[in-house]
Amino acid sequence: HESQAFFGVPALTHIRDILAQFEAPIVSTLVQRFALPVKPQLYQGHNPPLQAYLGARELDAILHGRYNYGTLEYPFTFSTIAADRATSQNTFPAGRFHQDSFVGNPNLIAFYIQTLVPSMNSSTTPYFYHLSNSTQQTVPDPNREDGALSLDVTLLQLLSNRAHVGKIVAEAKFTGDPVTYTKLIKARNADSIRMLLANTTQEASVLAQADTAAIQLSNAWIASGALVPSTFQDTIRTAAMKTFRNLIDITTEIEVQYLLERLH
Ligand SMILES: O=C(O)C(=O)C[C@]1(C(=O)O)C=C[C@@H](O)C=C1
Repeated sequence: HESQAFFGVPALTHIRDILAQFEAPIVSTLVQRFALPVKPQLYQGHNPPLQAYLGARELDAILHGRYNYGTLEYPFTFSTIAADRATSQNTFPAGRFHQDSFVGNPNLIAFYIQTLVPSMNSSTTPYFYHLSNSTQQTVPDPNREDGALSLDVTLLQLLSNRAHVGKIVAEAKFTGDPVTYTKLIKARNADSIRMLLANTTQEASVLAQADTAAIQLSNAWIASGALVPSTFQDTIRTAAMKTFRNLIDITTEIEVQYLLERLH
């Protein structure tokens, strides 16, 4: 593991621009996914087909270095984290990324399967067309559900990368007030750390931007002739709101956990 690389984090205003870059791709993928039917069996059970599909895709991603140190991408089906430890050679001064052991992906998967998947429509007409009718089977075969599962994976990876940018949000905030944060970290005071991190004005702006993206991108589908139900835009706006509300909460949790391990 290449933790000997030293990564300085950008300023908070720059990181918020980085976070904003995720909104259109996330909502755009949400629109694509919601335009396909849902087969609940792909997401049910102890080891659902989605999990197996993710595992195969992530094995490939590991080989491509997608989860290397400092990428802020973390797999759902493998544990790859070696947490940093301060040494006399590297004391991790404020402003330097410090890898902690927390991954928010279990929270994301739970939200995806328990909240987002049930709000997808099973009677939507699929836009993939197979002469074999393989997209219309009643019993799904994950090998034939590549279209839907592939969008699930893309969406989960975007959500995950966005949430783990929380690690550098936390470092930027730590750098802004090391004395206060150090005191709270030493006291293991997670609640006060969470309160100090929260910025409701910023949250409102993230949610408003996500709603704008939901309106614009669903409009674009309708205006370009997609055969979607008249409820499509409302469905997308509701899904986008739930998604970003949850994403902010998971991002915040990743920030809190990062800080709790910051002095290791
Ligand atoms: O921008 C920040 O200050 C963040 O901590 C990020 C974020 C977000 O997820 O967008 C999370 C928590 C804050 O309450 C506001 C926004």
